[in-house]
Amino acid sequence: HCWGYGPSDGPDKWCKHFPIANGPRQSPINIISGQASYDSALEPLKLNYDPSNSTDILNNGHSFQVGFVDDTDSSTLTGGPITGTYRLKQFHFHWGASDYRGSEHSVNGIKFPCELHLVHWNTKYLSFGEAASHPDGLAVVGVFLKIGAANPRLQKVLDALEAIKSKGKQTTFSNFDPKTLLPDSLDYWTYNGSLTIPPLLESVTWIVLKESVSVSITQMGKFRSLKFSGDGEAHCCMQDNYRPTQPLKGRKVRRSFK
Ligand SMILES: NS(=O)(=O)c1nc2c(F)c(F)c(F)c(F)c2s1
Ligand SMILES: [Zn+2]
Repeated sequence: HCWGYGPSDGPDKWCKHFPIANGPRQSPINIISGQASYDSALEPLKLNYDPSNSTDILNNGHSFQVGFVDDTDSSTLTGGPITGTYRLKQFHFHWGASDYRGSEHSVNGIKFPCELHLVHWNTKYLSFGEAASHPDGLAVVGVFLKIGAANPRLQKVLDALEAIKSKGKQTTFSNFDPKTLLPDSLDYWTYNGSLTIPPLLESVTWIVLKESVSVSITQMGKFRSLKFSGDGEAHCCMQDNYRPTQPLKGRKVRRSFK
């Protein structure tokens, strides 16, 4: 199924091929901080990443992602709201055409210009694909990027974008520690949700960090210099690749911090 973020194939049309788009635990959501209840049983997040596990960076036609080898427990997420061990599979971003939109989650109605997703899968299942079809199969850590000083931690990723401008382009990307992209505080909100791109599977424990990291206007320009389109196709800037917020449908959002 060909889907995208345009007027004819965008988020409002996804329900045609993926009826779960109107399901009971869809993502992203607007996080209303005053309605998130503190849960003292929530453990601190434990992120242990091995930089040697990073392999490649790929323009997949709807974002770009940095892939990790996930055949051992060398880059894992434990603690937090989850039980067991989840392995890092990839990280990617969503961003806007303007600095006033681009994130998928919002906080009290505020959108950020960009949002980072670190995608992990539950090792009680045999693979990412298998895990993605179970309600406790995936855990995605979301980090907001806020306009400010240039973020030196982003530079290696942004410099690699030159080589993957159009859909399907891929290049090696080694020795990168995604932990360097995280803010100082690992305080988080958490709720049960879904993938935010088709197939929109309702298998994600979302862990959205309260603290944002900085990105400069110039660095945002680098994200927007990517193309949705492949070589030889009409140029279509990769921007506004975010899904609007979805109804909470009675779900509870918990917070790890007082
Ligand atoms: N934006 S997201 O929810 O983190 C997210 N969605 C998807 C998805 F739909 C996929 F098919 C997939 F292979 C992924 F790795 C992700 S990762
Ligand atoms: Zn995402």
